[in-house]
This record gives sequence, C-alpha cells and structure tokens, in this order.
Amino acid sequence: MGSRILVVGAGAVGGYFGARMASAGHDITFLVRERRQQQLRAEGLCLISSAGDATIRPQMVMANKIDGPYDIILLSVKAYSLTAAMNDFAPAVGPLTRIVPLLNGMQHLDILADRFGPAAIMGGTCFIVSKLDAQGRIVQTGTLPRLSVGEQAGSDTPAARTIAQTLSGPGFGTVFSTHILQDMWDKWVLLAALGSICCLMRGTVGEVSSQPAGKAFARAVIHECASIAVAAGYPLRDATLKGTVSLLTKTDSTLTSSMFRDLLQGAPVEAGQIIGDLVKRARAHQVPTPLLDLTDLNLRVYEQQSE
Ligand SMILES: NC(=O)C1=CN([C@@H]2O[C@H](COP(=O)(O)OP(=O)(O)OC[C@H]3O[C@@H](n4cnc5c(N)ncnc54)[C@H](OP(=O)(O)O)[C@@H]3O)[C@@H](O)[C@H]2O)C=CC1
Ligand SMILES: CC(C)(CO)C(=O)C(=O)O
Repeated sequence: MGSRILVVGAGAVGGYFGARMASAGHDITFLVRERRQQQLRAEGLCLISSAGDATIRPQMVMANKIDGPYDIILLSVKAYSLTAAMNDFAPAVGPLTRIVPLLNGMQHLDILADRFGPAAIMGGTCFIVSKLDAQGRIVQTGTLPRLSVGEQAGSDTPAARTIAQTLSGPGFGTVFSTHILQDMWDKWVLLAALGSICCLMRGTVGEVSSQPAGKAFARAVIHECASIAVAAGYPLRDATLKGTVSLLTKTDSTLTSSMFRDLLQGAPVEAGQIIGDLVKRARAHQVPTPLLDLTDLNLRVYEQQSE
C-alpha cells in the first residue's frame, strides 16, 4: 500500500507540489480550513503553470476530522502560521510519521523538533516561484520547480530514499539529499539576500542591478548573508556562491522574492524567519551585518504599520 501523505498548507507551494503528486496517483490529502475548503470544493485546485496547467479535485480534511496518523506530512505553511498549524495537524502525527517542512529559513526545524521529537523531522527545501491569484489558483512561473529532501543528519537510508521517491510527480524535480542542512543554508542565503535586495530597493533583481550602484549593493548583501553561513559552519561552496551572485545581479531579471510579493500586497511577511533569525545568528557569531540590519528594521516598521 502506498504512503498516506498529508499536505499542510494548500497554498502556493503545498498546493503546487500536492496537486502534482495527486495527479501522479499518490494518496494526497490536504489539511484545509473552512474558507480554502469551500474555494477548492467549488473550483478545484487549479494550477496555472509553466510546466502545464492542471486542475484536480483534491481530497481534503479539516483539523477536527483527522482520522489518525499519516506516513508523511508535507508542511508548507508560512512561518507565522506554524504554531497554529502544529496544533491542527498534531493528530496526524504518529510514532512513525515523518514531517518534511518546505518553509524557508531554519528556525522551524527546532520548533518542530521541540513539539514532535527530532526523529520525526526531516530537512526539506524547494525552489519554486508561485503565488495564489485572486481566485485562489496557483500561478507558477519560471523554471521547473524542485524539491529537495533528506535526513538532517545526512544519512543515506532506504527509508529516506523511499520518502524522496514518494514525494515526486510530473511538473517538478525531486532531489534526495545527503546534505540537506547545507542545502537549506544555501537557499536561506539566497533568499535573505534576494528579500533584502527587493524589499529595501522595492524592485526586481533586474531593476536594482541595472542601476549604477545596484550590482555592488547586491553583492554586498550576498556577502553579508554568506558570511553568517560561514560562521554557523555551513559555508557555501564557491560554485554555489558564484551562482547566487550571478542570479541576483542579472540586469534583465524579473525575479523577486515571495516576501517582497507579499509586502507589495500589504500581506504579512516572514520577516522574523527569513531576516530576523539570520541577524540573530550573526550577532551570536559577532558577524557585522549593516545591510541586513537595515532590512530587519525596514520590515519591522512595515509589520508595525500593519498591526
Ligand atoms: N511562494 C513561493 O514562491 C515560495 C515560498 N516558499 C516558502 O514556502 C512556505 C509556504 O509559502 P506559500 O505557499 O507561498 O504560502 P501561502 O500563503 O500561499 O500558503 C500557505 C497556506 O497555508 C495554509 N494554512 C496556514 N495555516 C493553516 C492551518 N492551520 N491549517 C491548514 N492550512 C493552513 C493557508 O491556508 P488559508 O487559506 O486557510 O489561510 C495557505 O493556503 C513559506 O515558508 C515560504 O517562504 C518557498 C519557496 C518559494
Ligand atoms: C528564492 C525563491 C524565489 C525560490 O524558490 C523563494 O524561495 C521565495 O521567493 O520564497
């Protein structure tokens, strides 16, 4: 019998990967709340995607109807929804359940381990540019999305490989990683730098980099983020760092971070998870981060205005 998979968060990320896996025949159930359930019942779960549009009729469950443990929980809520989500999906966690979080940043790993035990929590990360439109459809743009999963300890076990094989489908690539914490740090450096570039300058990568001082600014932000990774014991490989610099200094790039897109819509942002936690780690290692401090301040003011 195949694994029972609960996707927690039928939004831009979980909805995309979950729908793709469901269309490949995996046993996928989405944990949803009232409003999203009604929307998905009425319209289906619709993907508008560079990898091909699709609409599925998703299998859904509300928190009070969870009927026992699932084998895998794919977690894709925003960081500020994590505590409430953990309370909601707790009945789906049994002694053998593995939780694969796709949140950006790192601090959710400790929060999840405190609640469900370290053995339940795998490492995970994803590359996807997606958002929900006004009708609740998932709009994915750009290159083929990718999901990476692995044991936090880096062990290569048949069980972990099976989970990676299970979390697969058309319309995205899956990587089984034996260095998932490094992958998560690599992604965090990229994302914190991208978030800082876009949020501080209120523009796309290309809009910033095509200004005279833009590339130097982008490089300085990346350097700050990367130096925190070094101090934390997860230095980026030269090729990874070069790739990040190249991606974030392209003058014709329309890339933005999901945090910036949220900010433009006046929505809550994951400032604490993506920037605040990185600044905290920088202070702990005495790494100076004047540009990230500015982003942190900028986003705190935004959050205060939104209260
Ligand atoms: N979007 C992107 O391009 C990328 C995002 N990420 C990361 O992925 C994570 C998820 O982001 P994203 O998918 O964009 O966010 P979205 O806001 O699009 O989706 C989050 C979903 O979680 C649901 N949710 C929250 N709490 C609960 C709960 N208690 N029970 C059930 N559902 C719940 C929300 O449902 P409801 O409608 O009920 O509020 C919403 O549909 C973030 O950490 C983000 O940084 C990573 C890579 C790219
Ligand atoms: C860096 C990027 C665009 C890639 O997935 C992302 O994670 C985000 O915007 O949240």
